[in-house]
Amino acid sequence: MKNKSIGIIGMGVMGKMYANRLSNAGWSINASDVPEKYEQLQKEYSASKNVSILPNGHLVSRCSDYIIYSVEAKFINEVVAQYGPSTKLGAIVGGQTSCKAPEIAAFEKHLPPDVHIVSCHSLHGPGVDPKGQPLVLIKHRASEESLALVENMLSCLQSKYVHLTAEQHDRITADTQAVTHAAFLSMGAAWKANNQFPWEIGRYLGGIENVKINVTLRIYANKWHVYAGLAILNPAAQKQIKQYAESVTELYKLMLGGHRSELSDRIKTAGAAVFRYDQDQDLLLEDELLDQFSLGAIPKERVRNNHLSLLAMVDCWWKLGIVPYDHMICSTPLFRMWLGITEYLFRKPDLLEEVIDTAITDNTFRADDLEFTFAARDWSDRVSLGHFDGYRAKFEDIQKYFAPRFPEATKLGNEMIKTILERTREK
Ligand SMILES: NC(=O)C1=CN([C@@H]2O[C@H](COP(=O)(O)OP(=O)(O)OC[C@H]3O[C@@H](n4cnc5c(N)ncnc54)[C@H](OP(=O)(O)O)[C@@H]3O)[C@@H](O)[C@H]2O)C=CC1
Ligand SMILES: O=C(O)C(=O)Cc1ccc(O)cc1
Repeated sequence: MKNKSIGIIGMGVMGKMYANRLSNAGWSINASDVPEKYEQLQKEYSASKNVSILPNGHLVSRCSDYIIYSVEAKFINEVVAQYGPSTKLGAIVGGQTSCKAPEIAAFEKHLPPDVHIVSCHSLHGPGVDPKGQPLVLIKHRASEESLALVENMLSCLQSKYVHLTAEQHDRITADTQAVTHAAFLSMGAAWKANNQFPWEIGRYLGGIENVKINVTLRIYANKWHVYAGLAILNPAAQKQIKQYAESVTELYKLMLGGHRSELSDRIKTAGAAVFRYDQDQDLLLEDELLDQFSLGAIPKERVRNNHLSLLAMVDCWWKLGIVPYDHMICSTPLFRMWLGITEYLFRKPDLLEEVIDTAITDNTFRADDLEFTFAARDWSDRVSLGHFDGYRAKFEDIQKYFAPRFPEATKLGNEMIKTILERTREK
């Protein structure tokens, strides 16, 4: 079987992760990136006997049996238009982009009819061990033999295959990824707007606050186009992000107006709709686990917070009829952590009461929540308008603000993800 070869077009962080792991498993890899990176890539892979760096995607396409496009989602149409017609007769083509509608449309438009299409999507970033993580496979236009060959090639990742259609993939990832990112992106925007580094402020340290900080920094340490692509190009994502912003705004108004019983009823109705399963089951995340991963010194006594971001998430799921546990088979590490901390709050009745009380009586959060509300709406507007440049400008501005802490936060975030993933189970 290993006389078959794998082509990778786009040797960024995901393309390299695939090239490294597949070549170590004995597959021969043909890879290319943009011409400016050719020499550097050749140097980088000069000692790797299974990886050939080629000058462009035409050369990769004409000699490989399974070709994976691992480029920015917003370029997928033009890159497939360029190299797709050079695909080897009878080969299989797939893509690693996070939103499948534009990718599949590009394949249908530009690939010769004899070419099979089996797409993929590893539901984790390049720094996470793929073992046991979901890997979506989409047999869009292919024989069983072609699917079996792709499964065989990718089996060295030791991920869990999830077979979906492109439409199912986009609907589920809108629920799991896009809206999760919107929440963390908004936290970062709000902290920056208030000129805060949350790890320097007592109320943002310990327990679920650690997850908020570490995940936010992890997202901002990544490339803007990953988040922009999966939000802007996925129509289902725009709807989710808009509902999240509306939930944030409406709950914030109830808090500002001091409408305790309306706020409490709404939160509890939403919680009852989302957290319906057996109450005896263990929580996804526990205190001792969460306290381990702090960027600052945890105060002796936990400081109250109204957790607007988490309340709004559950409100949003409720309004859209989403039960997040249904998506666990197709979840990313960040989604599991996000669900873990919302569950933590909603399944501790005393904590939920404290949060509602804080929301009504404690004015010290108003400024943070105001900026968080603006941020959620602004991200939603940028996504709905489909402005990649507007998205990029905001993302990179906030990225610059947090950049000095990225090395430390990434290290801590990796440890946190590793530990949490070992402990979290599927529901
Ligand atoms: N990062 C992540 O956590 C994950 C990302 N993904 C998806 O995987 C894809 C790749 O992402 P990622 O690796 O993070 O991004 P990177 O930006 O690291 O990699 C993309 C690479 O493709 C290159 N490229 C652009 N045009 C061409 C071309 N015509 N020919 C060859 N190469 C080209 C880019 O060059 P240049 O920089 O010059 O444009 C860049 O080196 C994206 O669609 C992303 O959404 C999926 C799962 C996880
Ligand atoms: O876990 C997350 O949500 C991430 O941020 C990493 C990521 C980004 C893009 C993908 O298509 C898949 C995973």
